Amino acid sequence: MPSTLASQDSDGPSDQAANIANAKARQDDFSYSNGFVIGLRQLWTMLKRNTILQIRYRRSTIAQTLVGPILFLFLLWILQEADTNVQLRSNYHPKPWALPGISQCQGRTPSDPCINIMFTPDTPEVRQILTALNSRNQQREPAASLDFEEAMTASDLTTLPTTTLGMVPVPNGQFIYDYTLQNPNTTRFGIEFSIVEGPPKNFVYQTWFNFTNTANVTDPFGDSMLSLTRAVDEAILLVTDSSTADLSVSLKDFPLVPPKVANDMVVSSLGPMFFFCSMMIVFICVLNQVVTEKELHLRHSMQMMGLKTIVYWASWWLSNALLVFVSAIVTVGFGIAFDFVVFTNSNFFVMLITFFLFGVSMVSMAFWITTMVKASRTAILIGIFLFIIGLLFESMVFSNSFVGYIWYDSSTPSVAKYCLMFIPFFNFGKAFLDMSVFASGRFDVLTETYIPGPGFKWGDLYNNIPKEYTVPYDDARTRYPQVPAPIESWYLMLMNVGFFLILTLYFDQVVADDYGNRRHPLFFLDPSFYGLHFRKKQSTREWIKSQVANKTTRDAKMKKMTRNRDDVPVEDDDDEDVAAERSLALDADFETQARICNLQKVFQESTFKKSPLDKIAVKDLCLTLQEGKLLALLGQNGAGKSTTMNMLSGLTRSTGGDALFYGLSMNSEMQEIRSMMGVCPQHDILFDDMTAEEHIQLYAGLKNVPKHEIPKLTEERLKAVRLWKVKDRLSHTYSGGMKRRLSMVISTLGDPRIIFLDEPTTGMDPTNRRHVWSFIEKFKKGRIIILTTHSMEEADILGDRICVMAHGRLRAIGNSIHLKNKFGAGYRISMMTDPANTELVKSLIEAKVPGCILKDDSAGALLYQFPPTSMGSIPRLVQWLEGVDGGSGSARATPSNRSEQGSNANSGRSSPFLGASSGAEHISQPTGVDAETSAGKLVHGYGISQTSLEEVFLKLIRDANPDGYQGYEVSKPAHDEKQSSDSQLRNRGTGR
Ligand SMILES: Nc1ncnc2c1ncn2[C@@H]1O[C@H](COP(=O)(O)OP(=O)(O)OP(=O)(O)O)[C@@H](O)[C@H]1O
Repeated sequence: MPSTLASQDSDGPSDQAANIANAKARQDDFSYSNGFVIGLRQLWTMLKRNTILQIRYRRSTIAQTLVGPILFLFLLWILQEADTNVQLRSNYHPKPWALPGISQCQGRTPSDPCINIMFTPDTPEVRQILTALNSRNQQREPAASLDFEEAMTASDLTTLPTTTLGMVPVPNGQFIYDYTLQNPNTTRFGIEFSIVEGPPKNFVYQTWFNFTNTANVTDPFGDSMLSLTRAVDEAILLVTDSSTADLSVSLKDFPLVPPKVANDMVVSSLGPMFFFCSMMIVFICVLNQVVTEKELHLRHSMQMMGLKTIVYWASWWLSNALLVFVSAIVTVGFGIAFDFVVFTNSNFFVMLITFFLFGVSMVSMAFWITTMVKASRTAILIGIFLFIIGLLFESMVFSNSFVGYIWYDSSTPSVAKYCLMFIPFFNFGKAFLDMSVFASGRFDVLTETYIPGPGFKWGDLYNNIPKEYTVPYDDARTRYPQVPAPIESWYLMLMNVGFFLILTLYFDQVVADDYGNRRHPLFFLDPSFYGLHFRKKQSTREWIKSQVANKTTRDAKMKKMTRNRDDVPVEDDDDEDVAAERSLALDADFETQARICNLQKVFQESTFKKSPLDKIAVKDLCLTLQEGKLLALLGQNGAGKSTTMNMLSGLTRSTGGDALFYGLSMNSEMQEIRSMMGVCPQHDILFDDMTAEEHIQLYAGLKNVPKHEIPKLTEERLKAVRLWKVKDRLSHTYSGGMKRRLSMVISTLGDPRIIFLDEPTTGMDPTNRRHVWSFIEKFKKGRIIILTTHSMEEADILGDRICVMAHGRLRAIGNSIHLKNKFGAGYRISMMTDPANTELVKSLIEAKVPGCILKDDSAGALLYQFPPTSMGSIPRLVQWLEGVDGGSGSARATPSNRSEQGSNANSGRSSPFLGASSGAEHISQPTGVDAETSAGKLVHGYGISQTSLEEVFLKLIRDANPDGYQGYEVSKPAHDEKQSSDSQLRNRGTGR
């Protein structure tokens, strides 16, 4: 694989091909050869992650799948039971006064067959009494014969009489109870005799009447009950000797029929509302989960590591669909367990699918809402608001079937119907209503009775709802068109799923994210969105040309905008190194693996209007980047480092310019670049409830690292940053430094070729920092690494090239030595002498090193600064200091202690001072040095240090802020440390 773009930069035939081949080869290194396969791998990885999180957030998962459904079913059951007790007295026996004529049997309708009298026991004596009763009771039932019928058996309990029956012997009183319970309104009277032989012979009997609905009305059965008992009494007296007989009678109601035998009123009418509430738990959890992930930038982090947008949504959708499925099973299962007729009398799978479709349509709607919300609190508030609205809607619309079906009234405006189609809970309410009218039954206005439903079978999905089920009044039925078949509610819920998912994907692109990224509203018309690139790929030369042309246009526009305005700052000219770097970046013949050209980011104050005073975070940045070379970006807070990193990593869109990585354009081929990229963002983006090992597995999966390599990779990387021992601990238990190390390691997964490290060692202790440094140092081979830091030591040690940014512009570039030499103040020497010799020493030093500046003179402690111009004299001075006995306490700088001093001294890389002092040819021999003026006599000790990178940095920042130095807090402690080391030296020397 070519390591440079040398051959590509000619406009020759190999130009573009080599570029692409290079990029392709890079991608193939990571097995990113097939987008679809990668997508599937990512989906699997994300599903595993979601499952881990759902297990860790078990309270929310249990609430969604178990507690919610069971709680609301239980509440329904309580209401149902309460309602049963109320309903017991009123509903289930007929109200005969509402009928055209009272039937002889008080049957279901006047013409329905029924049983006139049930009696027990079937003995000759009882039959004798009843025969007498019949003979004396003819006038009550002129139309019916009260003949004895065939005895009923227990198996007859469940059957309705098919013909009108006279007097039916039954096995016992319990039979009368059970039969009338199972078959309400089929029996007029029951009589149970219990004859105790005398004397006196005791005739005890109990009569059963249908006494329901007698509370507040004139009881039409009171008379017949009295006439029956009188007739029975007379019949007994007829068949026995009245002087030796005792009669006692007790009266009883037929058993009160529990409403569920006929109807499930509460569940039918309140079901849509309660199941909506249960589903809202899922809805609000989804809102919270997805928005929190966005708010904490977890999603961005995964996207920067190559996660595809479609995979992200698909994984959440599938995970939630699974939860919804479990929730649907629990709902239907417990609905059956609670013995709700709508559940027990409907096809199990119809119920299950209906609840599942309702759940996934609500989840899809929640997804759509998450695309418009940035804060999880707002998301929850929106969820609660929708909850209240939905609750009101469901309670109003589905409180009874008539209102529920009113939407099919021809007088309901079509627009209302079409709007309702897009509300998942309306479609669910309709489906549930359809099932309950079939399963539970309906109220018949004519007879004022509830008619049990036939049950909801699979086939009923396809049939239109019978009109008598939907509208109780005949006249209204004519106004209603046919109510659609229940299956239509399924179709509508499926449509809702598709509709909201499409909206989700669309809004996700066009609504600006936290970084201000958004696509054009018509982005889907651009073929490149679908990965189709019809335009010829530009060669590097063409690409550079277009960048230059764009900048010219941009500058012209800016000039026009700022004409006649003196409040717009005028930019300084580039430093010569910066200018040279710009030329290199714009030179197509220069070989490099990556280049940044005229990169710009403007944060607009107003979304709609550009202003010359908009915040320019990065301005016309030009850089070249090479493999194996780490570029350290330095800059004060707000200099534009993170914005630069964010643009290069695709987190933020640039507002001008572009970057080319291995021939791939940052603006148009970011997805491909991401496959070769690793990012350690400024703030740790970790899943609180995942362990270090799970993080590595997640990101390695997203990066398509071969499965078998992941365990070894995990061990190796976690050991390298000393996290192996805590690999099983959840990340929220880590210290700041541990989190940083984990973030760092994540950025190196998938063997990335380009790595962005944004302040990777912030918050780490010195030992771990050094571990991370050596890890980066080893890892940078063959990779492009850009690192931002506020640690000068870090930049000095790691940076092969160091850039200093201020106000979004590049101010200086070069290696550490170059910058120190160019911008540094030279060297400092501190020495100790007797106060009496101070003046002599001063004159000697000033003679040896012309131009040196005395910075401090107190009690024999001298501090001199030698500007870069006096570099040549320093060896002579050192010779003088070293040529004689340096005296006790000599504090010579050595490579080792210099490197330990960090930014306070040379880094130990290749100090020009050391080079000079070790090269004999540069050292002038001391001349005219006599014993009186030898350093051994005069100087007790000395220390020497080169200008630190920090001083260079401070100088550059000061220069970039001519109106006043803007505080740079990080520098302070290091500076103080330096001063204290100088004073320590003085103290040692003087013994004070
Ligand atoms: N989303 C934004 N909207 C408006 N201005 C922004 C936005 N993000 C950054 N800026 C501004 O852009 C400038 C550069 O910010 P950036 O975060 O890149 O600085 P930095 O060099 O990374 O600082 P630090 O060292 O503090 O991380 C700052 O003035 C900042 O206020």
